Amino acid sequence: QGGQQRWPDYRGNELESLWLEGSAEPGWPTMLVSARARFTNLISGCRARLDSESEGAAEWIRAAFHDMATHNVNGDGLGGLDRSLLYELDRPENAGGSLAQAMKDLSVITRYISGADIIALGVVHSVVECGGLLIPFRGRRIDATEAGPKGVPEVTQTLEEHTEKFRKQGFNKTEMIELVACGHTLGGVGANDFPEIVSGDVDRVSRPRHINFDSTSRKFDNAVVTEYLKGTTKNILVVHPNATIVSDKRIFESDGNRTMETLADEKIFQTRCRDLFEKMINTVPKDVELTDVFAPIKAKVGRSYLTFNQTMGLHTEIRFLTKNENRRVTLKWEDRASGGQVHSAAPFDVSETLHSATAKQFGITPIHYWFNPTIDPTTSISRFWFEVDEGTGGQPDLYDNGGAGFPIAQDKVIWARDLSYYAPDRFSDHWWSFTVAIRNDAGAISNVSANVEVFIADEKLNFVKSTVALERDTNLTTVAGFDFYTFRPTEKVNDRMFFDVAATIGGETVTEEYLNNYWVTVFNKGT
Ligand code: HEM
Repeated sequence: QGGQQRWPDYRGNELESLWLEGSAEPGWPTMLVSARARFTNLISGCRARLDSESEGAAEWIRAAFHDMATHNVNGDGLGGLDRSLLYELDRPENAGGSLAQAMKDLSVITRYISGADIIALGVVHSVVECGGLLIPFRGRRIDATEAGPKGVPEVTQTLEEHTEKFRKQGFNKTEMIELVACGHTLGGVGANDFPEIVSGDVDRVSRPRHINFDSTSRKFDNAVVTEYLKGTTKNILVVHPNATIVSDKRIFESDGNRTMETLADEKIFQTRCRDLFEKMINTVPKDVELTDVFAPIKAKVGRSYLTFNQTMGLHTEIRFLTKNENRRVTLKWEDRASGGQVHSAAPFDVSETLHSATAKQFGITPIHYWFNPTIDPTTSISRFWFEVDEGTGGQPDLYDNGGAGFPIAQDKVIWARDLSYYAPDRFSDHWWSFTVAIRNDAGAISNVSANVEVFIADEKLNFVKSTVALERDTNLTTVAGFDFYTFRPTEKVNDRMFFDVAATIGGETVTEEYLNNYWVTVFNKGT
């Protein structure tokens, strides 16, 4: 990634935003994009879940460990952080409902972002939200499509079994102690998931009992180590009266407490946890090639596409990393038809990304400038760029994709975003309607169809793909040489979906790619 934007690179761009801002589509001021898309809200400030005493951050770190734990360094190199946990939840080694919940939280996948990358990001965000160091992040993990081998350690196993399991995952004896201490600084053991370890409390059915590993369970710190060394620990995996269950004790004291004594230095604890968690999230199947370490992109142009309502429009945005009251951002674009005439527009909205612990680590505040200018459909648009005056008196900066401008590949198939709508109504499973405008003066129009990917939020936590034909929408009369076509997804859409639209126009196939229901702004039409 290297702090440079590649264009268009949906995968790299979305992942950078998810890493830096906690959302692949940060900031767009519509209802759908708010809480659900910003998955880091769930762990903001290392908070506990509303319905239990457990923290999302702890559950996410545990989920990452359980997902990674199937790696086998000297077998076929398979397993590792690959989201195979999704298919392994019914194994005893993955006991408890909290891993299933974590997998739900960590499923903000898009067409281009894998669930495994999000699980890795879950660790990065959890540690910084809870006060630890920023773990360097690399992307491009690949999701498994089925269960992997077994490999997660269980409390009742012996030290030798544990040592062997960690060795297979790629961690030596010292690293095993460190990784367990780092993992067990947040959260604890719950009566819900492990009734054989923590007895339930009938008075607290709605908030089941949870015994934390240390007295600062919502802080990523070394209290788990110091309390163990002082003998004041309440860590149930150290002090449980049943000697088979005290797996943390067996591991912590396995080298005569040497490693634990080293970790009693908070600085060392933090750097070792950062390094070992980095190793954990980068333990991937051997064919996966990770990217370079991410750095914030200085000026980043977001998803850009033409829109059509009564006329043509351009949806685009540019993000900077610092606030500057004096900054003036101007969108410029060039005619397609009249050979180079330039137009300009000011942003209609400016939005900051608040509460990103990752951005805070860099001392930056991502800030988005949003544009949706009207474009004359007769002269249209070929490319756009941004001029930015920081108010310092010098020449404005130019963000123009290395001189070429950001190209508009085609202007014949355009999403009529503001004619598309969401209409929750109890009589219909298909609440969404999508309309597309197609230029009718470039030849006969046929084969108008959409590739649709609907995210199934309940059990599957993956996309279901289908192809749908679009019908000419005769309720909408032709505007400025554009006819309207409409489709409704065949799957029930109660979460995100992505789609491409293709049409044959005058014998040529024209495609508009990667549109998204987040951006639909019209609700309740026709109910
Ligand atoms: C021998 C190795 C390990 C054993 C036997 C073990 C066992 C357990 C058990 C029984 C729980 C309680 C889970 C619940 O109540 O839902 C737990 C929680 C947890 N474990 Fe481990 N663990 C081990 C290693 C690790 C490692 C290496 C990590 C991370 C790097 C980790 C991270 C966590 C976290 C964060 C929690 C708290 C979850 C919560 O509060 O919801 N564990 N562990």
